[in-house]
Order: sequence, then structure tokens, then C-alpha cells
Amino acid sequence: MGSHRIMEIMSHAEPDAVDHVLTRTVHAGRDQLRSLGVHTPPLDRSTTYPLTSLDGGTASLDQLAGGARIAENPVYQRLHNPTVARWEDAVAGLEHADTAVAFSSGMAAITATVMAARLGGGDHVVAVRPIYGGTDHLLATGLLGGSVTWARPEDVAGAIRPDTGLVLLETPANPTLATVDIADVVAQAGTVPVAVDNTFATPVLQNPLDHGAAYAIHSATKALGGHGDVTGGVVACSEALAQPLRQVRILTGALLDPQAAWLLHRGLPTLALRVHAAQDSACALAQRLALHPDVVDVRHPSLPGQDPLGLIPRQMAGPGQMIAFRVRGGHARAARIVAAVELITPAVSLGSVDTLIQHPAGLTHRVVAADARDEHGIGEDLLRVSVGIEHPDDLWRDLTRALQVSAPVDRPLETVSS
Ligand code: MET
Repeated sequence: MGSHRIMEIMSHAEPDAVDHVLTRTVHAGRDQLRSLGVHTPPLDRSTTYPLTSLDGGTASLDQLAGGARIAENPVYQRLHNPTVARWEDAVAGLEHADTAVAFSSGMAAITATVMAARLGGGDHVVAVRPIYGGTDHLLATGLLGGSVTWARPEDVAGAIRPDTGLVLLETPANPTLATVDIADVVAQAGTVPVAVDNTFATPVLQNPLDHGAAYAIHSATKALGGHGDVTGGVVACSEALAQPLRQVRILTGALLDPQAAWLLHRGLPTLALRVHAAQDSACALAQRLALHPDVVDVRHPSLPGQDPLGLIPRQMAGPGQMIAFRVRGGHARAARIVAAVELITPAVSLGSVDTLIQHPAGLTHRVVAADARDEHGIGEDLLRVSVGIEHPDDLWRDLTRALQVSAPVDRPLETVSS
């Protein structure tokens, strides 16, 4: 086939013919760049915008304050920013959503979602544990007002009340990788909107809205950013649900900085490559860890018996890059392992190009009630690994060495399988 024929086919391709996530991550939010005469997203740092007329400015202000996505004039950065809006469009496309609303962090995104539900009259939240410790703490403290009922996934229907405004869940869940059937919870929730924290899965592996969820929430600090150098959050949803979220953002000021949005958009083209590479390594490491004599239990949806609901591939395209495992020797051993790793960084956060290890009971989930931690297997012997894109053999060498040097001195080193 000659090059002219290829060009002809390409020029007649419908936009929805682009259905591969590898392609969509590269091009997301970049539709208008050619017409702008640029190849990469421009960065607009303006805090305010010149008004062509007072009445025009007032009309734009009214529209944006009412929750509109865009108006003739952005007016003020807290009401609208084109660089942030472009990244929101990118995320919306990847999440199969009408639109997306960006925030200064993942916790700001969660907070705004709960506040938007309260604006709609729903004072009660049903939340499925386990979930990220900060989210758990936010709901448990009642900081935002209203009340929370904790429910197991199968008990959501029974927890719904007339004043329930939101069902919140995370799958795979932080930190145990417990998985939830989103469509089943949506069916139990009836008319109550379901929000899914999709941070662990990323839009590369899971699109909650395809399964009936109303919101897909991300800490963009994690895989969306991917390089450990930008903090942000985002909620993908329908245009109708986005409007109160934008109003909450305007009033609380929990804005994503344009430079942060620009960095997030800068990292997006490699999202699928990063997630797939890290996932492959996570599968290899999970298998090896499961054979290690000092590892009691490895949590990764790729392992036998760990996807009992058959969510792969029905709901998830793959098991992802997060692993949790329990070590023999409890807290002391876990602390020694975290201290002993060299290539792997002992740090909270996840989804970066480099591998991180952390102790949920002492860090990310320290704020969770002790009985809830016990009930959901977030014990002192649990470690969580966010696998990066390094070669898995190098990661395994570091992990097995840390397991060896952390072994109690009064017994011989274990023979480890490679
Ligand atoms: C301050 S705790 C950390 C953050 C992050 N959400 C994590 O799970 O690692």
C-alpha cells in the first residue's frame, strides 16, 4: 500500500476509531493544539484575565460561579484556567466521562465529592473499607459534617438510607488490594451515586463509569503524574455532577496549580507504557514473594485465588502495579526491611517510575481506627510495594537481600528462591 493510500485512510479515520489506550494516553487533551499552532500544551499562569467589557465579565462570572465548565472570559484563575481545563479534558477522555474537575490533591478531590453530595442534600455517606487512610480519617472524624456508615461490599444495599448522598469505595483498595465489583455496588446503591477511587487501577486498567459509577476519583500525585514531582487530584463524572464540584472548588479554593496541570499533562503520554511495564514487574515480584519462606501472604490480583469475582478482565484490564505482603517477624521485621532496601525507596505514595515500599499500619493507614485496621488485615506485619519500571530482577535482588539481612540473627539465613 502506497503512502498516499495510508494518508487517505488516516484522514478519514473517525475520532472514535482511536480505541487503544496506548494511543489515547499520547493524544489525550491535545485535540486543539494544531489549531492553536503549537505542538505541546501551552502553560497559562494568569491569575486574572482582561475583561472586554464589564457586562461581559459579569456574564462570565455568573456562568462560572454557577458551575459552568467554560465561559467567554475565564475572569480569574480560581474560576477557570485553560491549562488545567485541557488536562481535565484529557482525564475525562481516558475515564470515558463527559468531563473532569481538577483539584490541588487527591484529598481535595475526595473532600469536594463529599461536599457536593451534601450540597445535593445527602448528609449520609456509605463507605466501603478498606480505603486510603486519609479518606477513612476524613469520613470517620466527621470533619465535613454528616455521618458515615462503613459497609462490606455485599452489605451496601442495607446501609443505604433516605439521606444517603454518596457511596464511596476504592478498588483495588489501598493498602490490601481487596477488590470490589463496582457494578454490583452500583446496583445495590440504586439512585445514590457511587464514587470509585481509581488511583490504584488508573484509567489504563479500569474505567469505573463503564460499570455504572457516577464518579472516578484519582490522586493524580500517583500514576497519572508518575514521576513523584507533582501533587494533584481529579474527579471524572457527568457534566451535571461536575457543576457542584466546580462550585465547591471555587468556594474552597482547592485549585490545581496550572504548572502542576502542565506537568500532569506532560506525564500523561507515557501513562499506559508505565502502567503496563510496572504491572508486568509486579506480577513477577508477586510470584517470587509468594514462594519466599519469610513471606506469609502476598496480595496481588494476579495471584491464584485473588480475583474470586473474576473482575479481570470484566472490570479491570490487569492487576496493576501495587503489591502488599505480610512478613514473618511482625513490626520489627517490617521496620528492618524498610530500613534495608537500597534500590527501592522507603516512602509513602505510589505510581511512580521508581519502586517505593511503606508500612501501612505505621504510615498511610495510621489514622484508621485500630479495630478497622485489624478487621481488614492492615497489621503490623504488612508492607506495601508500589512497583516501578525498573528491571524486576534488580528489584527482586534488593527485596530478597532486605529480607535476608532483616532476618533474626539467632537463626540461619533462609534459602531464598530466585
Ligand atoms: C500521607 S500518607 C500517603 C499517601 C498516599 N495516598 C499513599 O497511599 O501512599
